[in-house]
Order: sequence, then C-alpha cells, then structure tokens
Amino acid sequence: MELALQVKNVSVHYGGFTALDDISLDLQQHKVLGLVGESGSGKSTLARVIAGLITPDGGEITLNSQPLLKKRSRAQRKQIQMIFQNPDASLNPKHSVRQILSEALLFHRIVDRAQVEKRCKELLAKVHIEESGLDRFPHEFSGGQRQRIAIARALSVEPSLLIADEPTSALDVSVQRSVLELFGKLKEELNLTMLFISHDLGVIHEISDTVAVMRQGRLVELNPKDRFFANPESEYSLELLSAVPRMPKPSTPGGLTT
Ligand SMILES: Nc1ncnc2c1ncn2[C@@H]1O[C@H](COP(=O)(O)OP(=O)(O)OP(=O)(O)O)[C@@H](O)[C@H]1O
Repeated sequence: MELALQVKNVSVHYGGFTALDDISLDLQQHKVLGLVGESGSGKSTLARVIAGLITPDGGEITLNSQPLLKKRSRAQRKQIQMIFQNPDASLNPKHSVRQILSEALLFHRIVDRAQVEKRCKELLAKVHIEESGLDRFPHEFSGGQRQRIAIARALSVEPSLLIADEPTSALDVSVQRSVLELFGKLKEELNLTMLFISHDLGVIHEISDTVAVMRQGRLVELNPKDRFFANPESEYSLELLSAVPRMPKPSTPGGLTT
C-alpha cells in the first residue's frame, strides 16, 4: 500500500497555549482516516495545518512523498481540498453554481474552456443535483444541497486528499444521512483518500478505515477501525465509546416497514 499523507512531529502554539503537540500520523492512499476527539482537542487545527491554512511552529508534512513547503504552489494547493461544516465557507454567494465550478476547473487547468460546461454537468450529477442547478445561486439551495455543491467544487480539481471537517454536523438530521451516504459512494467510485473529522462515532464507524483520537492537542490513539471499536488502546477512547448511547433493539424483527 502506498503512503499518501505523512504528518511528522507537527506542533502549533497560540501564545503559551499548545493546540497541537508533536502530532505524527500516516494515511495510506485510497483510505479514510476518521479523526475524533472532544471539542477543542485540536482536530480542526490539524486539518487546517494539513490544508496549508495554518503554518505549524514545527514538523513536516508530505503528500505523495512531496514535502509541502510553507508557501504552497498552485499545484500543491490544488492537491488538498477541504470541506467545512458550513458549506457557505467555500461557496461565493454572488456566483452561480456554473461560475463556482468553472472557476475552479479553469484556475487549476483541469479542462479547457470547450470542456467546462460538460464537466460542470458531470460534477453535479456525481453529487445528485439536477443540471438546471448550474444557473442557480447558493442561497437558492437547501443546506444539504449546498454541502453537495461544496463537495462537487472540492472534487472538481481532482485532489489527492480530501479533508472533510464535520461536514454533516450543521445539517438537519434528515439530510445528514444522505450526505454521509454520498461520501461513502464517492469514496468507492473515486477511490478517494480522505481525512474525515466528526464527533459522531457512528459516522466515523461508517466511513473510516483507520481512526485517530485526539485529546488536548495530542494524538492518543491511531488504529484500524475494527481494532478501535472492538478493543481501543487508550483509556480516553474507551471513555468516548462508553459515552455513545445504545439504541434499543427493535422489538419486531426487521423493525418498522412502511
Ligand atoms: N486562532 C486561535 N487563537 C487561539 N487559540 C485558538 C485559535 N484557534 C484555535 N484555538 C484553540 O485551539 C484549541 C483547538 O481548537 P480546534 O478548533 O482545533 O479544536 P477542535 O477539536 O476542532 O474543536 P471543535 O470540535 O469544537 O471544532 C482550542 O482550545 C481553541 O480554542
């Protein structure tokens, strides 16, 4: 298996506060690393360091064996795309979906002008949005649809690594599932390499191959998913798992059928 991402001894300090304390982890190509931990443990900070949005105080990051320099080139910026909790963070409200997608495609020279329209339509189809959506603006869509468009924008530039930071947490419960299923489908279809942050262990169980646990800026566990859920290594992981409420078993086999 080929290594995609390597984080080595990365630290971030805010004044005297240590947000990331000597973090090291690896992620294999075409695998999903689920990152969990309580609020304030440093998950988003780590995601932003990897994406190049924060410069760490120390450490090294490599992607596909290429060191990510402090000032990243256009090609390096393209390689890592991020999806945020709030899709509006990556969608310009003044641009139509066609403009949002074609700008990314042309800026990173993914296709030439003659091919843009076709590619925009393909991207929308991938995230289950109708072609007519190309002429609409972000505010004309629901929160779940906006997140789908943000996913299409991120995928448009064919990144080597997709980082999703709590991508379903701000959505209505009723649409969380369909967006999660979309991630699952895209992971299979496109062989994505993903860092997926969630405080929801059910979500992490569904999407991840490996699970990393953070606490107070430190990595306290990094294990294959099955190992993490069956026999976690750290006390803190055990606490997290014990805090998950168990669903009562349905009294009739198969549950409700309507
Ligand atoms: N720009 C900043 N200046 C000072 N402290 C910061 C800054 N950004 C983050 N922090 C602190 O660093 C710690 C880690 O924050 P981070 O957002 O990475 O945590 P998180 O695990 O993603 O939490 P959440 O799940 O609530 O998003 C927190 O204590 C936060 O208050």
